[in-house]
Amino acid sequence: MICHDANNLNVACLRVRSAKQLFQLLNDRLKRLLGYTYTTIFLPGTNKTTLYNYFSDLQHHPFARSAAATTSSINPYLLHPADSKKWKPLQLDLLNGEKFIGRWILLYGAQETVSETCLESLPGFAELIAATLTNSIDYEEMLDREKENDIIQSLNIDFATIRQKQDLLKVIHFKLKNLFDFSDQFVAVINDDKLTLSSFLQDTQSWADEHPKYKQSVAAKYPLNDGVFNKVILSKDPQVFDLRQQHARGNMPEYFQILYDSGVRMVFMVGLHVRDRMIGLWCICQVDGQHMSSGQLQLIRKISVQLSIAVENIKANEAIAAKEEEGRLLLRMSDDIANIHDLIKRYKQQLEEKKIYLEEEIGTTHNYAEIIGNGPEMQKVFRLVSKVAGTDSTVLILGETGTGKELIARAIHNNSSRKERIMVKVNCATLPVHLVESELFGHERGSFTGAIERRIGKFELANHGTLFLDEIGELPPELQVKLLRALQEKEIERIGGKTTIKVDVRIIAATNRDIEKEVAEGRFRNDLYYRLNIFPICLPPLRSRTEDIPVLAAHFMQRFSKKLGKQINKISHSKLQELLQYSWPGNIRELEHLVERSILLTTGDTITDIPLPSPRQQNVSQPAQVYFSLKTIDENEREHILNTLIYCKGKITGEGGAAQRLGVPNSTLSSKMKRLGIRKEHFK
Ligand SMILES: Nc1ncnc2c1ncn2[C@@H]1O[C@H](COP(=O)(O)OP(=O)(O)OP(=O)(O)O)[C@@H](O)[C@H]1O
Repeated sequence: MICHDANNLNVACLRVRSAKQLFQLLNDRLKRLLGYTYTTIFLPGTNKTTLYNYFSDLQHHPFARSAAATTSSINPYLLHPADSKKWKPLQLDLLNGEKFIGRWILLYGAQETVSETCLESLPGFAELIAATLTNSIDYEEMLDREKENDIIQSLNIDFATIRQKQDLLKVIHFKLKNLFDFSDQFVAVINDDKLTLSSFLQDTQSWADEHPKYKQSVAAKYPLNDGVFNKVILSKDPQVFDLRQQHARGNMPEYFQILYDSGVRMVFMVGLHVRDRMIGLWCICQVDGQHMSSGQLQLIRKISVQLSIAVENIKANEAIAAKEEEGRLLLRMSDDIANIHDLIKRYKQQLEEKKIYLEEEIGTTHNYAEIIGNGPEMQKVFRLVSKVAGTDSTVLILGETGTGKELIARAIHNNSSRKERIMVKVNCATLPVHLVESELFGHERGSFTGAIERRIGKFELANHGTLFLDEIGELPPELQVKLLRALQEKEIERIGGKTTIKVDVRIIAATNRDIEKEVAEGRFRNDLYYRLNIFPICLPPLRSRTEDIPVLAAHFMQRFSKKLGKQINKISHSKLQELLQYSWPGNIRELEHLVERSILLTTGDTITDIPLPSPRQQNVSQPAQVYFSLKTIDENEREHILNTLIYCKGKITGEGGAAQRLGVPNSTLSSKMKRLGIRKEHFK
């Protein structure tokens, strides 16, 4: 019966192609022939010292319970103590020639007797099962290889495109994790020192990431010769580390301890090589402590080749990115340097401007002591200068050309608290209209055709000093508005500029025009006039202070004789009389030039000839325009009080009122206003 069935069995065995089919055969045909209740086959593990259940999918099988105990040793199978009373095991080694390929276990009930015939036929069946097992393993391996090839091919495509760590993590997570069902993984690379290893890529959902030493372990450098890594490096095959055993031995490296504390039980490590050069390792962790089949380990080895290339590509890409960043940084730095150069150039230019300006100024600076004038008119001017110099008040100097307006402006500046800073002069008459604005407020680069450089204006140049606006009466109307705004706001805006610049400038303005007439005729804004006319100083024409002519002539004679190296110290009486008679349309400047010319012409020590214009010429050169109207003291006083009242917006008494501004008691101002006929409607 057994023989007949054995023949049939031979045919059935030839059809077996998988563990499942073999298990069905053992559980069906053979079970009936040999009378056992349960059966299974254990195969040797990769380390050759353990066995594992070939029918590993049979979870409810009694062998599954005792599998853990069984797989730990290649020794004959032992029943679990709980089962030993119920069952009697028989076991046969399955050999392929001399080679041990597995162990066949048959479980009979403890009370059952196994027949002699059955026992005799067992070795024959074991041979048949061994041959079938070999076939089915070979077939399964073939199928595994095919599957492996498919996997490798698809991974090849994935790995080839990887350039960044997150791409690699995606492939590991979505493909490799499913394939091997691991819980944690990391990639480490060998450092440039070739002696240490550092973490390169960590699992984003690492089991260990909450461990207190995890971060520190990720950042650490590990020596390659620690007994674990060198084992991995020396072998091309994956290395298996059972952390339970390591823990039991108590000599785990710290990284294993961290993994063990976090629940990891098995670690598989494979070296990463690029053309025989070891570049790092890949580590896979399992929390359930399951072994991998030799097929799975081989697959890991194959995948490690692809992984090595991906890691090299990422490193190369990172190096390129770092180089590019370095390049960008250098580019930014060179831009910054160019900007700094530009800035230095601009500062240099500004300094140059200031220097040139100061040099010019030094050349033209006059000493206060050089202001000549003994007559009452000039004494009055000196008193006004002394009063206003120490304040920050705006001063308006009025007077015909050449009467010394600039000289007085300088005297005010030199006697003010701003004397350590410069007084900047702008001649509103000599500049082309389109340049006055830029001259006053400056411009930004490119703000108009020809503005190739940024330039600061005279307002900025005079910051904390004094700005002398000469010939203010010539200022074009559109700029009068801008000037007014600058005076009111105490801030300016460069042409083409986007921001306003605060300036602290004391203003002294001068004009030889009849500014009141200009205002009355609408050529000069009255609001600007009121802003400027806070403290007017009128310089009398030379013809109305003839008492000063001899001293002025003597002063210039002395100055030019010295300058020209001559010993001239007298002016003939007749010539002096001529000077006193002359109308002096060009005022002191004219006298100065005439004396200079005379010194050049004089050979002795006395000036006997001063080339005054002939009476005809005098008529021609006589100014057609009356520069400012001659007024009585009352008229002047009335005008001054009225201006002050307008300035004070009609406020007569109290803080900031006209009486306070004029420095008189309220009652004095009221009686003066009454006497001079000043009524509310005149100033409100
Ligand atoms: N009181 C004075 N004592 C000595 N020199 C004087 C006096 N007043 C004017 N000058 C000289 O006369 C010349 C003209 O003076 P300044 O330039 O100050 O006149 P100005 O009124 O500003 O003329 P303009 O209106 O034409 O600009 C200068 O060389 C100056 O030194």
